[in-house]
Amino acid sequence: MLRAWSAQRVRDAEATLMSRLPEGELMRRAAQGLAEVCRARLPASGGARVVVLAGPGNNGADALYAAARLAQDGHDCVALQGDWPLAIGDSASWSAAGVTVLAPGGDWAAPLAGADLVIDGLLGIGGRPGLPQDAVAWVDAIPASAYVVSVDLPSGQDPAGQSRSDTGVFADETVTFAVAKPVHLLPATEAAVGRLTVIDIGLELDGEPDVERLDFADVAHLWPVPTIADDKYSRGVLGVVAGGENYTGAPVLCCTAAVGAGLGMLRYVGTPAPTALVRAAIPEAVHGEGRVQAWVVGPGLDITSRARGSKAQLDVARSALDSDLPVLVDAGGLDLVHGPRQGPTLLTPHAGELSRLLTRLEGSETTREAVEADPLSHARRAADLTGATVLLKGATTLVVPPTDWGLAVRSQNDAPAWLATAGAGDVLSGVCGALLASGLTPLDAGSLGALVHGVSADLANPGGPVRALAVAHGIPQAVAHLLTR
Ligand SMILES: NC(=O)C1=CN([C@@H]2O[C@H](COP(=O)(O)OP(=O)(O)OC[C@H]3O[C@@H](n4cnc5c(N)ncnc54)[C@H](OP(=O)(O)O)[C@@H]3O)[C@@H](O)[C@H]2O)[C@@H](O)CC1
Ligand SMILES: Nc1ncnc2c1ncn2[C@@H]1O[C@H](COP(=O)(O)OP(=O)(O)O)[C@@H](O)[C@H]1O
Ligand SMILES: [K+]
Repeated sequence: MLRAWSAQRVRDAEATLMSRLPEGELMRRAAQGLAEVCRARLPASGGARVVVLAGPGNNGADALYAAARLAQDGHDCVALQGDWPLAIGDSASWSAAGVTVLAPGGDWAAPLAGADLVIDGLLGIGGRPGLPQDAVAWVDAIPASAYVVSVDLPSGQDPAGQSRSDTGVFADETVTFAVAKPVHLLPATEAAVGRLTVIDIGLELDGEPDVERLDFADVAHLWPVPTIADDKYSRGVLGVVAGGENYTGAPVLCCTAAVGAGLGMLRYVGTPAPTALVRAAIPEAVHGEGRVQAWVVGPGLDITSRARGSKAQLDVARSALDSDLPVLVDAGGLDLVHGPRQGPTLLTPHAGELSRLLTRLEGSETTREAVEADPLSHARRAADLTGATVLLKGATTLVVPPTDWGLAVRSQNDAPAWLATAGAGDVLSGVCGALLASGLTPLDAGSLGALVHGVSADLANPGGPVRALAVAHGIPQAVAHLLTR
């Protein structure tokens, strides 16, 4: 599990450790680790051009100390200083350490154009979103051929990872210290981070982190592997209320994925057309209502439909939502959520569905664009209003429990962009529903389901396009792959 702590909690832990260490020791460790990473990306023979974007704070100092080490290897190190004093040293002292500091207003364009490696030390965890004025032009002018290493975080991005900034650095690699920070894992900022390298500086953080990411090794700990004592009922029965006369494919995708995830049994509740398709495609499914351990309500469900069978199906959807059983609510089912939930609930909207849900619950308009600009706050709002765990789908999938539970947010990024295809969400609902039926919490079911869903998309056709049905068919192999690796 990758864990991230907020800038404030890192600062607090740092203050305690620093009081026991010689002055400057933490920065020395940080700069050494940073230099080692840069060294591994540069020719050992020396002679490369390294350009430091030196900001006003300790982030800039880390970068300058690392550059001084690279200068000792024979690299040509230049630092750009803007209209601010450096946190440590001046141009004379850095020059003595082998780093040429270009004063504010100097000719920075030529050295930057020739950079092999750029060390972005503009802003770290003390940064506010956006760049210092002088640095905007530098960042624009970073040559595409240069390898960009950001110190601690890509400058300009929000350290808390909540809001997206269009003027920040996009790094090839980010070298962070002690632990990951939310900026590295959350959807608004993650794309700017590149490869993430965490350097041990002897700083430990404890307690519940702010953000977590399941990795492949976590699957074996969490996945409900059956034992010799199990039967189909003890493994979990899932009820699926999905589809209608207009949307017949969604239940096929959802149910295929759910049985593929290793359910004990699946009960399907639909209208005539999708029922015929589910009968043909998923012979394992049992039709009609019955005892279940969890429900999936909503894929392809149109609650306004007057078609044959719709009323009876809607009655089952409503009674599932009124029960104390765990429920996953997706797509059309979200229109049935009007306020706080009683039983364990996982809501699985995409950004558009979340904006509509919030608009209805709060009685004032939230746009899709607003959700996309700050996914975490909006998912959290929906979780707090409903008491449900909210899984917000996207390139990075967030799983957010209500704030007062005091749990970390999960953020999964396991899927290729090829997964952005119609029906992929229906597959996800089936996988997560199966996990709910086997007894996992909404938080574990959502994050583990998102991980397996992404891996299945990748394995279905590595490097190429995938259709949702292939992702559903690939779930059993993806689970086996993750459990036996
Ligand atoms: N904690 C640790 O464990 C360790 C931390 N270490 C390192 O320290 C770094 C944190 O250093 P830091 O506190 O000096 O903050 P940092 O981000 O360099 O600069 C803040 C300065 O920038 C300014 N400023 C901010 N936003 C701005 C904006 N948008 N536009 C313009 N200006 C802006 C801000 O101005 P002010 O807010 O005062 O107006 C202030 O002057 C951390 O990331 C890591 O690299 C390691 O060495 C050891 C272990
Ligand atoms: N750019 C992307 N990269 C990876 N996965 C994505 C991307 N965009 C969307 N996804 C995933 O694809 C699925 C789409 O779900 P959804 O929008 O509900 O589609 P549908 O309703 O058509 O099934 C979600 O699991 C989402 O996380
Ligand atoms: K930085």
